[in-house]
Amino acid sequence: MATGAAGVGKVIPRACRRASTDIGDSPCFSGQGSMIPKTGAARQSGRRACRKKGSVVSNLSLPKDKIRIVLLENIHDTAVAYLQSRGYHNIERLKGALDGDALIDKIRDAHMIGIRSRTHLTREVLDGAEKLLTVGCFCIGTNQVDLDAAKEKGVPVFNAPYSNTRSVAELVVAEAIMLIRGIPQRNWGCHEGGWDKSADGSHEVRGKTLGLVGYGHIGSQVSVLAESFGMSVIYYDIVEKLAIGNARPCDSLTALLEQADVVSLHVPDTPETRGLIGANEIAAMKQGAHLINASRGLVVDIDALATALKSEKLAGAAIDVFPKEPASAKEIFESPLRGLRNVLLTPHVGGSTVEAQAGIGREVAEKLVKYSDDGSTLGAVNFPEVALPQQAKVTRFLHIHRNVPGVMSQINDLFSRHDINISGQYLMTDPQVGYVVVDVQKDLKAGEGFRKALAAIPGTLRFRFLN
Ligand SMILES: NC(=O)c1ccc[n+]([C@@H]2O[C@H](COP(=O)([O-])OP(=O)(O)OC[C@H]3O[C@@H](n4cnc5c(N)ncnc54)[C@H](O)[C@@H]3O)[C@@H](O)[C@H]2O)c1
Ligand SMILES: O=C(O)[C@H](O)COP(=O)(O)O
Repeated sequence: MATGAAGVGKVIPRACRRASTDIGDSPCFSGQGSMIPKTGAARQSGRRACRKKGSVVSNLSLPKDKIRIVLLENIHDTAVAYLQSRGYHNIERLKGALDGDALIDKIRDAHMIGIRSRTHLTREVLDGAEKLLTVGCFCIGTNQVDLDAAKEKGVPVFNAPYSNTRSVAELVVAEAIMLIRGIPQRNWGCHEGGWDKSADGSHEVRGKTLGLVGYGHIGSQVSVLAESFGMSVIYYDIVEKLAIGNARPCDSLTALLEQADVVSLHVPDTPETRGLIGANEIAAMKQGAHLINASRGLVVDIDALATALKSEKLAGAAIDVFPKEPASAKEIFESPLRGLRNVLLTPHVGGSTVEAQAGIGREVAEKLVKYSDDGSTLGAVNFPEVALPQQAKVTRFLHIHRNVPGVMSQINDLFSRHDINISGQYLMTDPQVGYVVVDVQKDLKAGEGFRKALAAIPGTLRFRFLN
């Protein structure tokens, strides 16, 4: 079975279309809102499920005001403004995150969901959202979403990979300076009426070594800013990265930990990074070094960190992310780091600046609208990426299917048997899912019966069309 694809957004030549089994097996298309969601059982029996829900296919594309959008976690006004400017007015906004049944109830009828880092879209939660078309993470991290479950349901997930990078980088450099200068302790002292006007334990960052674990967007930005303060930057990444400025790569995490005066973490939350910094890694760090974590809470063993700070193995830490974070301002924040004088604690605000949030709101809203309006999955984090021209003067069929042998040939065969001329076809697959978009000149033959047949092809996960 081929899993390859025509290049992103490329028109597949007609000859290839006719021989589509050679291209890959399961591309799908859908049009605005006219979807056929499937349950687990339905996935195993595509044909039966599609037929059962066939009446949905006969609906015309959903008008935009029927597309229900739920935005959680205080997503910025720019998102709403953009959605509205593109005709999407059926928007519900919530200030906080939801979980459990409250979340399932809230998104049961939603076609689009917008979240940040605190809303967990598990498989179970996604199973309850039968009408779901797409998810927008208005942040960088996407570990809060079961991306595989979303893909299996034919739901692309989008995020904002850069919009808060600079905000995090600025905070980290500021924290490095504060820690090396011993400011957290002096701040506490003054608040208590003390006056510790000594240079003890207070240093310049100039000439100190900053060790960056993860040299991606944020790590490399921190590198640039830290060098401008005269710091010497080293980094460790599992992928070979271009060193910026005078930064130097380390061969191993241990090598980095042994040299750095400040270690700052900039890795995603993955099975490999969970517990990346535990008691052994802290033991490998220099006596009196500092740790900064603005990545994800589970990357650091927080109890081991608390022990190291109390024993003064580490001189200080700045922590923005925690293994367990309150879902809203109403919950009490609990952590073994509370009350430690040499620690800067912030409530996961690395990316929370007005500039970043405004940029993210617009960026992710644009991706959601593009997917809804045209079917483009460019920038999706869990899905074959298909870049598409604007849908105009054509009927566009969007078919998402399991990548199993025969789906593409059945799709193309159907167009051929109905004598419908294809004016453009766009296909991208990954090992699990295929996404194919077919444009045809407006054609009466591509009516309800045809759409039902497309949706009934075994392996179909979602189907919609844009008229
Ligand atoms: N505190 C906040 O508010 C905030 C804001 C934005 C992002 N973040 C977090 O920061 C993380 C990093 O963001 P980014 O934009 O730089 O991501 P990125 O994907 O650009 O960079 C991550 C880097 O980590 C590397 N990496 C992965 N596993 C590794 C490992 N085991 N050891 C060493 N390196 C490893 C990757 O190769 C990559 O270069 C995000 O995943 C997100 O969780 C937090
Ligand atoms: O992943 C991110 O971008 C950060 O962790 C920020 O998350 P937030 O939007 O919940 O502040």
